[in-house]
Amino acid sequence: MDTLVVDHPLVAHKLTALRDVRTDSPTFRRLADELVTLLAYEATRDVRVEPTEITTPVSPATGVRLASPKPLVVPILRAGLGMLDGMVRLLPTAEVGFLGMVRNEETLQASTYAERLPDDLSGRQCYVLDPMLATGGTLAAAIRFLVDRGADHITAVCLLAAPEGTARLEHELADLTIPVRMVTAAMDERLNELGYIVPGLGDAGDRLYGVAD
Ligand SMILES: O=P(O)(O)OC[C@H]1O[C@H](OP(=O)(O)OP(=O)(O)O)[C@H](O)[C@@H]1O
Ligand SMILES: O=c1cc[nH]c(=O)[nH]1
Ligand SMILES: [Mg+2]
Repeated sequence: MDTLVVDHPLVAHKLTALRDVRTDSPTFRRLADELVTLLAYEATRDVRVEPTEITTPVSPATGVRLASPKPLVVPILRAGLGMLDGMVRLLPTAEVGFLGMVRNEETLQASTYAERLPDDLSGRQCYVLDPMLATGGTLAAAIRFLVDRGADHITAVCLLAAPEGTARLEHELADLTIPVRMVTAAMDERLNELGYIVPGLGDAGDRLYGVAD
């Protein structure tokens, strides 16, 4: 897996405000949205394009447009939904599929409770959105799911990643022959005993949408 930690002062500035425990939900949602758009610029660096002929006011010209089949953006519910608008702002013609996954907070095992994706992802570039790469169980299962459907290029976009989760992805996805990338705003220090990223930002879903159950 190819990992990119985006090194940019605006990314660091927005991430710092996002981490702050005093940041309220509306501000957290806006910052997450802005941060994703900055990450999306890097995450889509290898999006497939094809040549197209246009005419400028001055002369004919050859440019590019997004190639077919269109990319598929997959937010992982719930927290990944807070990244969707920021991503499709840069990829407005992308299709969107959904994966609902939740981590059991005692066992830290991820399970899937909803799936709405095309049956056949052959030849598709997929962008998986999940703010937190903690133990890596959720993202490893999501990526495996997309590969089993035929995806041939996968980029995960995460606001934060932990070294433990990144190492797990490297290990569990080592057999894949397709390109897999992970783009994040920061590689944090570690996981704590509860499986939370340190220093992290807390529970991303709760901070976006309010406390669950
Ligand atoms: O790397 P992992 O250890 O698997 O943890 C990361 C997952 O945990 C959080 O989701 P959560 O289960 O809290 O669901 P939510 O988005 O509905 O809050 C987060 O949004 C990731 O999907
Ligand atoms: O730190 C963490 C770990 C998992 N899920 C979160 O929302 N935050
Ligand atoms: Mg959560």
